[in-house]
Amino acid sequence: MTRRPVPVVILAGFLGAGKTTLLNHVLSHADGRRIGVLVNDFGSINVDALLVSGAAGGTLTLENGCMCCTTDADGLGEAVASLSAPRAGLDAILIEASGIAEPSALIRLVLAACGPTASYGGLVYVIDAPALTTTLDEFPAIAGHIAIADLVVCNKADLVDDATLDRVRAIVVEANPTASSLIVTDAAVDPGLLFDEAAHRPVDDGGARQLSFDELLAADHDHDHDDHLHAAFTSTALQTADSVDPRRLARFLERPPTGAYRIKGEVLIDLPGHRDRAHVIQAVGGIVRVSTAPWSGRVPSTSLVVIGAGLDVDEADAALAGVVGAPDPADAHGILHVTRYIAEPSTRSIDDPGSAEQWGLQPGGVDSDPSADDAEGVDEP
Ligand SMILES: Nc1nc2c(ncn2[C@@H]2O[C@H](COP(=O)(O)OP(=O)(O)OP(=O)(O)O)[C@@H](O)[C@H]2O)c(=O)[nH]1
Repeated sequence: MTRRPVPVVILAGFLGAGKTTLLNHVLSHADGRRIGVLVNDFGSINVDALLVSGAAGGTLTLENGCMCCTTDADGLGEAVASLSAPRAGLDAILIEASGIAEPSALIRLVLAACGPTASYGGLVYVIDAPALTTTLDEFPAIAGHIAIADLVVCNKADLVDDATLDRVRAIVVEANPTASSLIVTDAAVDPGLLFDEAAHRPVDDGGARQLSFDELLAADHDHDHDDHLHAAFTSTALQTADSVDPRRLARFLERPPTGAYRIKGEVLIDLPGHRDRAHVIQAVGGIVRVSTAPWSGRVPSTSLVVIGAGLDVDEADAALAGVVGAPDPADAHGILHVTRYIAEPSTRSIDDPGSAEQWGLQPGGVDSDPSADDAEGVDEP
């Protein structure tokens, strides 16, 4: 029997929209499907790859910066070939793009990278619902990204009211009247929408998109990179074996350096009860979230990436260096400045969206004293 080519689905979306969250949801609800993952991050440390777990074919990382700026698809071709080879036994491949990747360039690359064992399986575009209007004001090119998606996932419904959701829906329909779209919290998307639909999606179907494959393929490969989000974005990173000081880390997250939009990574907090797990730091558009994860055989250390448009890199580097330091064991309340941001992922549906406060997501200023919080409520589970 001839083996059907393995669908390669691209997962794109602006910085911090919820791509890794979607990936992890899909992997943990794979329902017997064996899924391989390719991750391409923008910062010099591939934080997303650290945060993806459970891919059947392991998680391959595509280094050397944002994939859509790559002029040759060799690295991608090799990765797709090895994941789609019959011996890998995978049912699908998911590529998580960086938050500033140009989806049309990614589609071209994936089409070029798919040999006989793989086929392009569509573009899933994740939207940060609370941030959509401001992001579009600043980066109108995002409307063009939505326009070529096969599935638009409007995420973070828990953080917006009904009127905002209606606006988000209207923007999506205007940009892409033909794509399926979903409104979700915690990127809870049925994997069947990604893969089973992908298996039935005709590869040469230009009609399903506003921008057809022919147009994509015909587009000039030497396209003007100034149109890309990249032109506006820079990133910088801190990597050290040292611990961070929780008070200084919280201050950094709450008052990020000029131009910072996305901060992510994992840190070592060298305090009893905290050093045994990585503290995973996520800040996007001013909202801070912290979770903990096992070090999984890695040497405990600190890796933080800052990404932003108009980022003042010197200021960001100095601010990053400023968070490093041994915590004061006598400062009993210092850790609360970080653990107050720990919140369990939601199991709420969009009919019961809850509020940012209920999520513990308020980016409370450093001037407020977290030690006044209910310590049992905010400390690690
Ligand atoms: N409140 C809320 N937060 C969410 C939701 N989905 C994701 N997040 C949080 O948003 C932050 C960014 O999520 P990621 O999944 O890392 O986003 P991403 O698109 O992979 O980010 P980049 O790869 O950096 O562009 C994390 O703190 C997530 O926990 C949601 O539905 N509601």
